[in-house]
Amino acid sequence: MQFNQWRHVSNFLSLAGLRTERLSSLVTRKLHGLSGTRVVTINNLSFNYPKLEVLSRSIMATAGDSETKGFRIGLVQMDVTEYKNYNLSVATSLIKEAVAGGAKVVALPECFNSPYGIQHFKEFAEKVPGGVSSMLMSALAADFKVYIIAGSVPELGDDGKLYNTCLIFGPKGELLGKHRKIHLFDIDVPGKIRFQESEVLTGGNSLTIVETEWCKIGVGICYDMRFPELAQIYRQKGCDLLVYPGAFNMTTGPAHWKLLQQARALDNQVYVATISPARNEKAGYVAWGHSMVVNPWGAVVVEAEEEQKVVFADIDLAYMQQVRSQIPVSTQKRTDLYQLASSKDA
Ligand SMILES: NC(=O)CC(=O)C(=O)O
Repeated sequence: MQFNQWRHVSNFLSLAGLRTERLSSLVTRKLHGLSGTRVVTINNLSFNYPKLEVLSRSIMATAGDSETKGFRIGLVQMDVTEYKNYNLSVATSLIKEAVAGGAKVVALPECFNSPYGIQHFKEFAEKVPGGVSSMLMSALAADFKVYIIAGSVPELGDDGKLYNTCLIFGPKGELLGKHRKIHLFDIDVPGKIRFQESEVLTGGNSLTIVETEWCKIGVGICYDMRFPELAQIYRQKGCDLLVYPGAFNMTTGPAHWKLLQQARALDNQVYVATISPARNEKAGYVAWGHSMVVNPWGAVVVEAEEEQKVVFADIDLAYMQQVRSQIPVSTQKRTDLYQLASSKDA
């Protein structure tokens, strides 16, 4: 990574240390008590940024832990503009807000650093990991000691191809998984919307499951959610939460966004979380918004509207087990009549 990129990362992190206006009063008081900086070294490069450990600890105390069989997820529905640095600073600020609200897992939208549109992907593409957005997410995960499911960014692969890629970081800032959107969004609804990701992007070739101390999480990006087999395989492989950063639009959003999540959640008796960019009516592609979490019963636990907002849900694994034992479809499958198999390991 270039020195300039590190300077950017450092600047964003400083911003995280200074912006307190959105935080709860408890956390704000803690922040005011902070002083000094610490040196962080990632990949043999060092930079300074404000100490945030006190903030992290105070939040840890109020959030769920592994003994309570659950944790809080924060969905960052953010405004995405044509300015990458601005997008990264908004993401930084809202991740901090999510942590302040007790989230142990924070998830961002599809294309959080870039406008969603095939004309933008090349310009905004970066190495993943290695680019400024990945490094920033890793540093924030480490500092706040949370998992970050970093929506997606346009990735410039080592093969020179472009991908739509989500990175998942653990609480030490370690890279846990990298999901390249498997199913490219190629649709044509006459008079409404035509979108052909495959004109510039290449599809990924792997499933992505990451392990946390609470449960396994299966990751897909947006259009991936339309393919029930992927969700079923994730469930077969032990996932309890499926996370889909996504950017549905004003045609497919009202028609399918919630329905698909409820279907994936109910069929598989898992939690499903989706994270959209906030709606911007002036953008070339207008995102639907409505980031949400659906529970294993198929009920919506939380749903944002269209504007920028962090929303939270408690992932209750004991409740999930109750649903599974009350309606035990997973043990009632007629595998003598049908079976679903993945052709590749996650
Ligand atoms: N943007 C997508 O990948 C998918 C989408 O908008 C849809 O399926 O509808």
